[in-house]
Amino acid sequence: MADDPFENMLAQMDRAEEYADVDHGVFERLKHPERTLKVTLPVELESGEVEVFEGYRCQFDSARGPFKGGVRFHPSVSQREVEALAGWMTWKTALVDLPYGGAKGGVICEPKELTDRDLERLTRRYTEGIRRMIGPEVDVPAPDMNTNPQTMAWMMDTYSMYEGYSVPQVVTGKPLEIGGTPGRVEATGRGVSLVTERLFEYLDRDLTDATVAIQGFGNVGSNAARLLDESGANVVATSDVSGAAYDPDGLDVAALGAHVDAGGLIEEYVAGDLRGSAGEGDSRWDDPDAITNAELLTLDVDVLIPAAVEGVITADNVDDLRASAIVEAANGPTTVAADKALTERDIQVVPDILANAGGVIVSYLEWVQNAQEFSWPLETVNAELERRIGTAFDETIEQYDTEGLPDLRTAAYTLALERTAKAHEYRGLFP
Ligand SMILES: NC(=O)c1ccc[n+]([C@@H]2O[C@H](COP(=O)([O-])OP(=O)(O)OC[C@H]3O[C@@H](n4cnc5c(N)ncnc54)[C@H](O)[C@@H]3O)[C@@H](O)[C@H]2O)c1
Repeated sequence: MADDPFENMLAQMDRAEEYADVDHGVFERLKHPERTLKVTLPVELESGEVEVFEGYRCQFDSARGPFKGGVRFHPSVSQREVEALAGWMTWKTALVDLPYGGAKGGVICEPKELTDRDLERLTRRYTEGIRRMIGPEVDVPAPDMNTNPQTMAWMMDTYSMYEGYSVPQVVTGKPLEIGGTPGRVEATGRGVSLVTERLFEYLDRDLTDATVAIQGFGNVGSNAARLLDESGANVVATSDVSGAAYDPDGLDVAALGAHVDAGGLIEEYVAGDLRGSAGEGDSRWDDPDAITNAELLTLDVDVLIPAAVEGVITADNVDDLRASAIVEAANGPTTVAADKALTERDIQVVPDILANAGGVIVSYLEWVQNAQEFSWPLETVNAELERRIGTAFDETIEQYDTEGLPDLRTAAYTLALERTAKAHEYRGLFP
């Protein structure tokens, strides 16, 4: 990763301070996480070996409500990264006006090297480690990179075992059978697709046949690809850790999705080694070229969607970028230096705290349903997601246009910082 993500987040705040109506003292307070817990996690692996993992939970700010944020399993997890991600969650929940603060968790591990049993043990041990600081009204984890509904089920079960009764509201992103909501799995990708459509409307451009490159074909990237494909856009490139697939005529998103769902890598797809429903004997209509992740970022496309890790658009590659718009599905994909260069080049960037907010919006809807002990149909969830992310998009655009701000990120940050600062001012300083 190019830059320290926490420094990156602070620099984004500093860029917005000039325009935000926030008392400087409160602003300084907002730069510090409330607390971060570091936990040591010894786990006996299926191989019989004991491995000691390290995990974190950062609770950044709770002025607007309970802490909320995902849990990431990845080798690059660090305390600074978790704290940056918890800060971004705080600005995101404020921007989309959810009654939450921001948090994030992470465990340093390489999930590909762990068996399902190992992952279950690690998840349960991590949940035990942070159990005293989470809870339905305190801090509500959710999935992030390399964690999924099964991970949330293990977290919910571990927490519930200690409480002595079932506590579904302690996490969101659960399987439907234990209190999950329809629409959560694809919510972030759906939000990315919705804001891309809104951006094109705002720019008075046609999304039909617009070319799209998506870095990362996991939960967020694959769902965004499918939904953008359905709305007529032309997804020409996507990638995973193994490399990228590029077809200027458009990828067969459904065949690629089936291949990846069946456990296949993109480099195998490009090589023609299909799996899943698009397996041997099946066909696909594209014949993509193999390109690198770095090449994907500099393709001449209408929209670039980074949907993998942070810090991929940097001072080193920003001058080579040829996309005319960027929708940040990943958290923190653009460094501050690169961001300034994009603003100077008039390339519209929909910032992460808006573009990927669909996940936390539907997590909130899941939490509300759990509290009501009631469940909503998919149509209700999707309509509420569209209404909420659409409102946040319109408010960001209005702020950008009426306040004459340099870019959409500054507009989004001024709104989020002002809302969080107001909550602090009303609540006052304890004691
Ligand atoms: N899942 C959510 O609901 C959610 C919500 C908001 C934001 N996000 C953010 O979206 C991003 C992706 O999350 P996800 O849930 O889709 O994760 P995921 O684990 O499902 O998928 C990640 C994808 O990125 C690829 N990848 C990983 N490291 C890479 C690298 N160094 N270079 C290129 N590709 C790489 C993986 O192969 C995979 O295709 C993260 O930044 C996450 O914080 C996720």
